[in-house]
Amino acid sequence: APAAHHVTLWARDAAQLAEMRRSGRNARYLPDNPLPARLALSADTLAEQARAADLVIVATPMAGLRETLQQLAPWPVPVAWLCKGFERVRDGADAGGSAAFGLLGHEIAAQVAPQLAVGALSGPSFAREVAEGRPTALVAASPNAELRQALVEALHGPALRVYANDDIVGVEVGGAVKNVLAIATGLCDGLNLGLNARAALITRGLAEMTRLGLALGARADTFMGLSGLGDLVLTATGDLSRNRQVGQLLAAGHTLQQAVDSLGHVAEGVYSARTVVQRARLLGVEMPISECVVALLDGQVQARDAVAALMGRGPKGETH
Ligand SMILES: NC(=O)c1ccc[n+]([C@@H]2O[C@H](COP(=O)([O-])OP(=O)(O)OC[C@H]3O[C@@H](n4cnc5c(N)ncnc54)[C@H](O)[C@@H]3O)[C@@H](O)[C@H]2O)c1
Ligand SMILES: O=P(O)(O)OC[C@H](O)CO
Repeated sequence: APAAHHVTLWARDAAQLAEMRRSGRNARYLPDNPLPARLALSADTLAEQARAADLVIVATPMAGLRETLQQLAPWPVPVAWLCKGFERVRDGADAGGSAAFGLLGHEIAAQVAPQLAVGALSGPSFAREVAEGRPTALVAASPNAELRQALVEALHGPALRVYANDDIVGVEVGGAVKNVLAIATGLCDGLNLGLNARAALITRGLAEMTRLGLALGARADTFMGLSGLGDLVLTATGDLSRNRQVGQLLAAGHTLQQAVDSLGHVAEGVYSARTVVQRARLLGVEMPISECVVALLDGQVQARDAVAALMGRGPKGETH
């Protein structure tokens, strides 16, 4: 069993925290799972938490990672994040400049907290199932061996296997692109195109995810692992996925805004899709499924036309 750590849950919303303390639950996000009795809850400043901690795990969406890392930067504490995606392109970003496209977590960390030991904890893991103690396997990715080991020692246990991987580029590309592909499979299933079509999307999606990863410096075998194939299969087929739900809602005729509003939780693929395509184009990488998702999210094509565009592509060899 993992060691009995002292764990403090920090939240920026003091009212939400007070409610969690009162009810012993997180009614908004995991209403059916009582919080562990040993869990401390704190709304003190993040700096105060960082000063006292041996390890910080950040569970904000990608949109909050930069700001959170900036607050943690002065403290010599190792940090891992759970968020999966590319940072949304910032308004006013200078085309051609380094801020012209959204970044992965480790690229953000290199900009705002280069002295910290950082990593990503990723892999197929619906939060609800983890909270229920159902068997789950994760990957702890970092170029820093001590941090990988710290994450394994802190979290590996009877219900949670944690594998270490030094390929943080591959692990982060896998976590980001699978969300975009899950929108595509949600759409495919929402249109009732069949199981053959879904399997084709997953397989060809894995191919385009791997192409982007390799162009960004990842290793191919990472995409056969938990953060590649593993998380793609889970998110593309599991009905708990918010990204998959966005695709299903679009197929049912909802607008993107209606789909996003009805979730009440972040669907990172909606924000990452444009960056995925933008970075792929800059690198000369073909990502036709992601391109279709972007055209759909931007309202340039209707759901059925997106499918027709994919099926209408010319024949290709399966491998390059
Ligand atoms: N939910 C899952 O099953 C799951 C599993 C693995 C990874 N993830 C990833 O974790 C990230 C968060 O997902 P989620 O499901 O918790 O999203 P969510 O939308 O359900 O909740 C996000 C929480 O982060 C808070 N938040 C937003 N910006 C913040 C900031 N700057 N500082 C502090 N808190 C902030 C919000 O108030 C909210 O409480 C996403 O990148 C997601 O891809 C989610
Ligand atoms: O609900 P989603 O689509 O954000 O997926 C959650 C996790 O990333 C699955 O591993």
